[in-house]
Amino acid sequence: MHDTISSSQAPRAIRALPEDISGLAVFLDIDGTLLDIAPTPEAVIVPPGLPQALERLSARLDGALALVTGRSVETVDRLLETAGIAVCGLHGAEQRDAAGRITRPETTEAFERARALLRNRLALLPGTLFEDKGAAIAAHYRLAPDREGEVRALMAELAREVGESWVLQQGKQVVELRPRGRDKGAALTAFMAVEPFRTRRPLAIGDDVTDEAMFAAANGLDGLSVRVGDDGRPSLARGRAASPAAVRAWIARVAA
Ligand SMILES: O=P(O)(O)OC[C@H]1O[C@H](O[C@H]2O[C@H](CO)[C@@H](O)[C@H](O)[C@H]2O)[C@H](O)[C@@H](O)[C@@H]1O
Ligand SMILES: [Mg+2]
Repeated sequence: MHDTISSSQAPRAIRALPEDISGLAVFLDIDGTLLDIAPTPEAVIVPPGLPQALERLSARLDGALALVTGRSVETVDRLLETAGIAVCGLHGAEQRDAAGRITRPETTEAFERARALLRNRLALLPGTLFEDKGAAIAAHYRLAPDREGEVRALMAELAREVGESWVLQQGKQVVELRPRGRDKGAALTAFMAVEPFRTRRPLAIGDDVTDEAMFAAANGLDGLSVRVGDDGRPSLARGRAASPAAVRAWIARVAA
């Protein structure tokens, strides 16, 4: 049976991040998990040494490390320079395996119209921000929280126009249109079906609504799931980590 989220349901076991990572396959979200949340997507700070620590963690896990994010694979490569690590982008829709093979969803004319429309409409809403991620588009309102209603209404309108192949994704002061059909849970499950992940136990670490699918998938494979931060929202994650800084400190410890 699949896990479901209920505010009255406590996680089955509260655990911290495990100090023994032998036999684990690790799935890491990026924004709010590896990196601190910043005012804009481009303003994130990658602490010195983090890419090298991720490479060491991957080596410790015999390659069974994947970054599973809402960002595009291209952006992850630019930010983290971790070409040797498997990446799944656009909340599960876009993938680059550790061998460098990239799978990208195609767009449609309707989606291209929506992209142009969103770019133009957000330019008229001061403080909002358009993010172009290829087969996904995002409308940010972190710098203009009073625009949330307008942004949500606009994205709902675009979702109707692009049709069934895209779905709305809520996030931290962002609304996105991402390809339907593959979420972060499906991404984790696909990784776990192949080497070097296959014989290991998954550990999913994330902070946001989009990570719940990954937590459910990890839990369903008798794995571990850890939620970073706590905004009071119910979560399927069975463990907690205080902050991205705590996650980075854990990586530095277990990868040493
Ligand atoms: O799945 P993730 O790796 O957590 O990515 C989720 C989204 O993260 C980014 O937006 C969020 O982080 C920004 C930088 O801290 C912040 O300014 C924004 O308000 C957050 O929503 C990213 O821009 C999105 O594309 C990702 O989907
Ligand atoms: Mg996140």
